Amino acid sequence: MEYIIQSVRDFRLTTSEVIVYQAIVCFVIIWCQFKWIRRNFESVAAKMKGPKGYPLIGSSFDFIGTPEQVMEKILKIDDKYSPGPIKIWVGPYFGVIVIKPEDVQAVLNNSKALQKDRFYDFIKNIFGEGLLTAPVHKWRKHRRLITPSFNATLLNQFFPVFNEKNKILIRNLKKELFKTTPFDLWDYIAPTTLNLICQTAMGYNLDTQSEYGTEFENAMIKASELDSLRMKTPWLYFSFMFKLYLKLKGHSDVFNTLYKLPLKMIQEKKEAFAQRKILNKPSAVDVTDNERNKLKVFLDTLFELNEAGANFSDDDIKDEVVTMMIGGSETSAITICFSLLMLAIHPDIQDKVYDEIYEVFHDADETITLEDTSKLVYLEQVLKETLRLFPVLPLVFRKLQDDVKIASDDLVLPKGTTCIISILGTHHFSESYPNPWTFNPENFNPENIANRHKYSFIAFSGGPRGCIGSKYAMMSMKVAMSTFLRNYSVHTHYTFDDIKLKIDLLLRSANGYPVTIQLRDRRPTYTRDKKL
Ligand code: HEM
Repeated sequence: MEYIIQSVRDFRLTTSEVIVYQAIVCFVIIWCQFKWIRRNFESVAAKMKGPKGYPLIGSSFDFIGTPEQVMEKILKIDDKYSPGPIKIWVGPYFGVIVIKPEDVQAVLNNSKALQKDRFYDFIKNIFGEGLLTAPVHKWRKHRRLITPSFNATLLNQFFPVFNEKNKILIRNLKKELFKTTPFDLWDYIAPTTLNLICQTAMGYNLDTQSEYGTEFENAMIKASELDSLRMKTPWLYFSFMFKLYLKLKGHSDVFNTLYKLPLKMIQEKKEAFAQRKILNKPSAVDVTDNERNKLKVFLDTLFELNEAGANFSDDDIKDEVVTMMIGGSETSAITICFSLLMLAIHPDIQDKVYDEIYEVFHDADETITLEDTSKLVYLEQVLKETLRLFPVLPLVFRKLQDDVKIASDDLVLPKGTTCIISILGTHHFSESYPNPWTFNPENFNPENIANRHKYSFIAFSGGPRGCIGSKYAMMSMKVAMSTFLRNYSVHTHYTFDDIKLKIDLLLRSANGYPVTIQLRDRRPTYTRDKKL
């Protein structure tokens, strides 16, 4: 006994030993706290399958690589664990990928799943706090005020602009006629959709200012690449590291350049709005030189709401304008390019689309009306099938503000979970679409739609925070596609398997949209063999 007491008395630790033991104790405390905080997540995770996650970094290593490699990895995970739900550790955070339409419906319609996940903070240097990224309290107020700008009656007024801008597209495309070398559709379609949204939503005519448009588009693509790189690279999560990276790589100006055009548009509209107020004139937009249509545009509505006390700050207005410009142009441009490429790869389907267009317009060059677009049923099937195969936004991230029950296994996803709705996975779920990687517009004929779950097609997301511009998008894309196909037939040497996908913030074709065009033979295809 005495020996033990003596040993305790003699027990001495060196300074370095004290430091080591203290570090171990600290580590154990932090580890226990970490495990305690995650206990709800870990117990749910134990019931699910998913890629291996390492402490703190989770599955981050799975998403390192070029945009093409990242896309391949996403597809592999969806494929391996479909139909989920799939657990995934996003860094130290618990994430669940949902794929099954029933699960998607349960999440998108839950009022506790409206908050965007922390990953959207990384794109606030582009979108600020516009509708897409806004926290729920701000989003509710703005969405309620902005939604009327997208009602069907107002959309109807945009048709003269849709027609006008697409006629310019047709004129521009003439220089590609009779060429055998393919060109990239993107070079023509992207400026058109940007021009459309600038005119219809902001009342701003880009035709005479195309250099601003080009600068904006280039900055937008670069900014998307940089933000998506940041999302995948944990050391760039810190603002100072990201700023340093931009500086070292010479990209410091990208975000300022991106804002040049929106700020210029806002300034000009603000002055015009003030001027109109003095003269007491209603808002109006030039559609053509000869024709003046009274057209209520989104940006005017924001100024008017402000007059009525809505309190949009200058930053709020800038954020909403940038959100509409990018949300409304890039998405439609990518979809139109993919759709035309699909028709070039599938000439029989192109013929069917053209025959429908002929039924509606015959060979006249009349302008297209809202009523006409409702008759282009097969064209709509083609657009939806393209969006199914290539959903522009393949993943949507929500942060659960409370426990949310999903349909699969009656699982309850705990508050704080990052819920990843895999639009891509849902669209390639073989129970909904038996040959998920085949282009088949019949997937969207009325009978097949009726036999499928409503949430098996979610290209525009769904629920209260779904896309505000889905009707606008479908109408404007129908006008673009039908105007294009009335004038040109589209061809390619590409096959479906040649298409490589990549993802920055949006899903795109990694090798562009290479096609050639020919003047359209305006006769319906079923009469062409006969002598007319
Ligand atoms: C093919 C075209 C389009 C597709 C596939 C598409 C898809 C989507 C998707 C999936 C979302 C949900 C994003 C998320 O939850 O993170 C969304 C939101 C949004 N979209 Fe679209 N979109 C398209 C066209 C448009 C157009 C033309 C506009 C505007 C004119 C627009 C404006 C918006 C806005 C403002 C939001 C945020 C809505 C909110 O959070 O309340 N989109 N879109």
